[in-house]
Amino acid sequence: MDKQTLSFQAEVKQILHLVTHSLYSNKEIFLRELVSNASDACDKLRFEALNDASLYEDQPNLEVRVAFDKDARTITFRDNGIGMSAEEAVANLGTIAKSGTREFMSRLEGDQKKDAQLIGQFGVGFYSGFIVADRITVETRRAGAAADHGVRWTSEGTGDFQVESITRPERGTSVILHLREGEDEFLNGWKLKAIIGKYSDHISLPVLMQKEEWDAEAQQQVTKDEWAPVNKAAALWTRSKNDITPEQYAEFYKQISYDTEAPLAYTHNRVEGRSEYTQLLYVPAKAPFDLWNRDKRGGVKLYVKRVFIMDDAEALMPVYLRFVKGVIDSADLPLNVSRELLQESRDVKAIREGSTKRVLGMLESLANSEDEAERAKYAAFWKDFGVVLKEGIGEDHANHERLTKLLRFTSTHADEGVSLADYVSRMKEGQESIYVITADSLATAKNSPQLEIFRKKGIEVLLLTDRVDEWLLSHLHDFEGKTLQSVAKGAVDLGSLQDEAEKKQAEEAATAFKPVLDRLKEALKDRAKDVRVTTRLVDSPACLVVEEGDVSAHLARMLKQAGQEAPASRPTLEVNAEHALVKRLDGSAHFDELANILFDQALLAEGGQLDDPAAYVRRVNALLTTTL
Ligand SMILES: Nc1ncnc2c1ncn2[C@@H]1O[C@H](COP(=O)(O)OP(=O)(O)OP(=O)(O)O)[C@@H](O)[C@H]1O
Repeated sequence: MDKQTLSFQAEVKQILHLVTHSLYSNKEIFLRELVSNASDACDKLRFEALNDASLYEDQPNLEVRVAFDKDARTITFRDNGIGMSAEEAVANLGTIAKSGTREFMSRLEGDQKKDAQLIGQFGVGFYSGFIVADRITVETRRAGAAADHGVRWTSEGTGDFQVESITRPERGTSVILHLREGEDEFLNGWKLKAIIGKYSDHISLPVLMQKEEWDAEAQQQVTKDEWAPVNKAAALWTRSKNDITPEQYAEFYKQISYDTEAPLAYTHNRVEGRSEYTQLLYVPAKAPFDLWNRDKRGGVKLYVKRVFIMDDAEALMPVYLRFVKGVIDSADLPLNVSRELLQESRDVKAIREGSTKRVLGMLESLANSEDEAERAKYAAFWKDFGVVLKEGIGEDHANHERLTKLLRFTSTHADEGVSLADYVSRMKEGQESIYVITADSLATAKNSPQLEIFRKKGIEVLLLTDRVDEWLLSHLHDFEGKTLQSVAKGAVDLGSLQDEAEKKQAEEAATAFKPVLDRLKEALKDRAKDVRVTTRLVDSPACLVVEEGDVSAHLARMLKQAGQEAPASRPTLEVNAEHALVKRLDGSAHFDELANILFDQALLAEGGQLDDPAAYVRRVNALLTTTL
C-alpha cells in the first residue's frame, strides 16, 4: 500500500482537541493508557491463540517494553500482542466505534474541569498520547500475517493521519511518541519507572524497561542493554489481600473504570466450593453520566484462569447493580465461553448470586456501620445510586428483604436518610401502616393537602418523588408486617389513631352535610367518581384521591408524559366540611361554579393540570367580581 492520507472521523477530532486542552493537568495518564492498550493487545493474542497456537510465532512470552530516547526525544511502547492489519489500524485509530460516543459528546459543556472528568469516565485511550506528543507513529503487524503486511500509521493529532505498508518482522505494535517541546520531564528513566510501576502493578504480564547505571566519568545515567520488569506482573486480584495496599486497590479501580476518583468501597474474595472464582468488586463514589441507561452494559470483566475473556459481562451482575466495576476470574468456565453461553451457565448463575450477595453485604456494612464516616459514605452512595438500587426491589426476589433495608427516603420528619426501620421505630401508638405519598417534586409532596391530618397528628409520611417510586410501590407492599399505604388512595382510615370524639364529630358533620353533598355529586358527576366528607383536611377545602387499586394520579400523569395511555379513572373528591369555602356552598347562587372551583383547586394542589384552565380562570373571576 502506498502512503495514503486519511481524515479523522469528526468525533475523533473533537476528542483530540479536548485531550490536548482539558487533560493537560493530569498528563501522565498517557502512560497508563498506552501500557494498558499494549497489555490488552497481549490478552487478545492469548485469547485468539487458544484456537490457533501458531499465532505465537517464535515468541511465546508476551511482554510490553517501554523505552525512551533522549536525543530523538521519543518514548516507545512496544508489545508483542495481537497487532493490527492496515484496515484495523485505520478503523481503530481513526474512528471511534463505541456506541454512546454521541451521547458522550452531547454532554460536554466546554467547562474544562467537568469535561476532563467526563473524558476520564469515557476513556480516551490511545489519543491521550497527544497530550504530550505532537506526532505519534504506530508501527504494527498483525499476528499471523506476513512480515511485509506491516503498517505504519502517523499523525500530528490534528485533522488527518497517514498510513503506509512496511515490512515488520516482529509481530505486535510499537507506539512512538514524539514529544512536544517542553515535555522533556518524561525523558527520565526514574520518573517513567515510578509512574509506570504505579499504573501497571496489577497487569499480569511483565512491563519491561532498560536498566540504567550511573556513569561517574560522564557524570550521568547511562542506559544498559538489559531489560528488567517495573511491575510485579501478577494480576492484582490473584494476589493475597494482605499484600495489596488500599492505594493499589484504588489504582486498579481507576484503571478499569476510567474514574478519576477513588472507589467508595470494594470487596475482594476467593470463593471456593461448588463454584470456584475470585471476585474483586468496586462501588464507585460517583454515578457515571449514563447510569440511568438500563441498556448500558455492566462494568465487570470476566477472566477465566487469568485469561481475559470479555469486558462488561452483563450476566455476572443483575441489571440493578450495573454500576459495580471489577473483575471476576473463574476457575470453572471454559475458555471459549461466549456471551450467549454465559446467560445459560449454572456456574455463572452461582457467580452472579454470590457476587450480588457480596455487593449487598458491602453496602450493608456501610449503612449499618458504627462509624459515622462510613454511614456518611452510604448516604453519599444513596444520593447517586439509590434510584438504581430501587429497581432491585422488583427484580431480585431472593434479596428483597435485604434490599428493603437498604432503602432510604425523605419524609415529613427528616429531609433524607430515613430507612423503613427508622420509620417503624417512630410509628405512633396504634399506627398500623407506613404512610407514603408520591409526587413529581418535594414541594408538591410536602404541601399536599392529603398530608394535613398527618401533620396535625404528628404522624410521619414518606415523601416519594423519584420517577421509579410508583414502580417501587407496586413491588413493595409491606415491611416487618406493616403495610405501605398511600395517603392519596382510598378513604384514610387512621384507625385507632383517631379518638372516639373525633370520629363522632366527623359522623355528625357528614350527616349534616348530606344535602350539600348530594348536590355536589350531581354538579361534578362528569368529573368525580364520588364526593365524600373527609377528616383528613385541616386547612384545605378539598383534595382528590383515587380508589385503592386504581392507578394513582401521579402515575397517570407520568404515563401521559411518556406518551403512554393511562387507564382512565375518575378520582374521588373529598371535602372538608369545616372549611369556610365549603360552608359557603350551602344556599349559594353560584353552586356549580364553586363546586367546579373546588375540584380544580384540588387538582392543582396535587400538581395536576387542568383540562380547561381558561374556564377555571373565568369561574374564579366571575366569583371574585360578584362577591367582593
Ligand atoms: N497496542 C495496540 N495493539 C493492538 N491494537 C491496539 C493497540 N492500541 C490500540 N489498539 C486498537 O485501537 C483501538 C482504540 O484504542 P483506544 O485506546 O483508543 O480505545 P480502547 O482501548 O478500545 O478503549 P479504552 O481505552 O476506552 O479501553 C483499540 O480498541 C484496539 O483495537
